[in-house]
Amino acid sequence: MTAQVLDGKATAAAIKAELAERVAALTAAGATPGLGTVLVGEDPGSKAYVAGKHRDCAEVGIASIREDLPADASQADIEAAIRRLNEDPACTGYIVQLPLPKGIDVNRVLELIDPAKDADGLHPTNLGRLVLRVSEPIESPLPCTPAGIVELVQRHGLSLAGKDVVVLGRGTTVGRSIGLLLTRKDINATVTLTHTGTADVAAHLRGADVIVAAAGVAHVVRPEHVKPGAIVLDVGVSRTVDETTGKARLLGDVDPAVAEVASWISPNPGGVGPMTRAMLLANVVGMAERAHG
Ligand SMILES: Nc1nc2c(c(=O)[nH]1)N[C@@H](CN(C=O)c1ccc(C(=O)N[C@@H](CCC(=O)O)C(=O)O)cc1)CN2
Repeated sequence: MTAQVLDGKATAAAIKAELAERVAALTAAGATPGLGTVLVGEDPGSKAYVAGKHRDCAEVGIASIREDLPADASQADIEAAIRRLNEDPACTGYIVQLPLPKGIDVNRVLELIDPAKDADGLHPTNLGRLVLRVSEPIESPLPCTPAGIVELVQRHGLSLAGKDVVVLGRGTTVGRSIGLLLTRKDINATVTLTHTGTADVAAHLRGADVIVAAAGVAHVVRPEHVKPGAIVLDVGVSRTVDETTGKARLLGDVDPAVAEVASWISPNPGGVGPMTRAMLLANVVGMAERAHG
């Protein structure tokens, strides 16, 4: 068996085209949405992701606001940037690019974001709404990668209802929150979160109908871990340098040989990453529409 591809690049392009129409309507009504970003330091991955977010904004007509701070920015410097964006009427929503440099209290930073401007859906108020609302529609922003995974799967005609989903990794942007989304009644999956303290990760993976690999460990999910016919979403990224060419290389959490066992697989790059960016734009557009009534 060779798995079919969950094409995040094409799906994100279709979503961005839909969003561009909604942004045009907002702009015609004098309510152009604006996305802000807070980037601290020079991490090449974070810089590339933030640049990509602003490229996406330009593509769909969303205004861009940047707060770029040096690597030695203090907690107070970052909090001042947060306050500026909270108060900026041109900023519909914004994100703080993660990870932040060592020594910064990331939870304190996330908690200072105005929940009404939390474009990443990572503020405790918005995560709390996801906890409380198991079947009611959710108007608040959703965490972008989990929302992108749901959208990617559904737009390929697949359902997660009744499926056993095993998530690898308990990070802030994916692992901690994805179960809240996938166990809502409109999605109805059963979710197991595995992490570095799990006794037998491989046993969980082998039983999974769906694997969400978000550990950030290159090729950690191998064919022998995957049940034939499973759906595999490759989220984690490791940056390495190719020893022969000297060029930077991105490696996902999933060994490419898994494609011989799975029924569907998201490539990495080209899978969940572009969907994360598309869902960020969707959050901002949704926030602008709600604010505009
Ligand atoms: N505040 C946040 N920080 C981080 C998040 C997040 O959702 N919010 N997630 C990741 C990084 N991330 C978004 O910020 C992100 C990761 C990957 C991609 C992406 O499009 N990747 C491309 C490849 C890009 C490349 O060549 O470098 C792909 O998969 O095709 C977008 C966004 C951690 N931080």
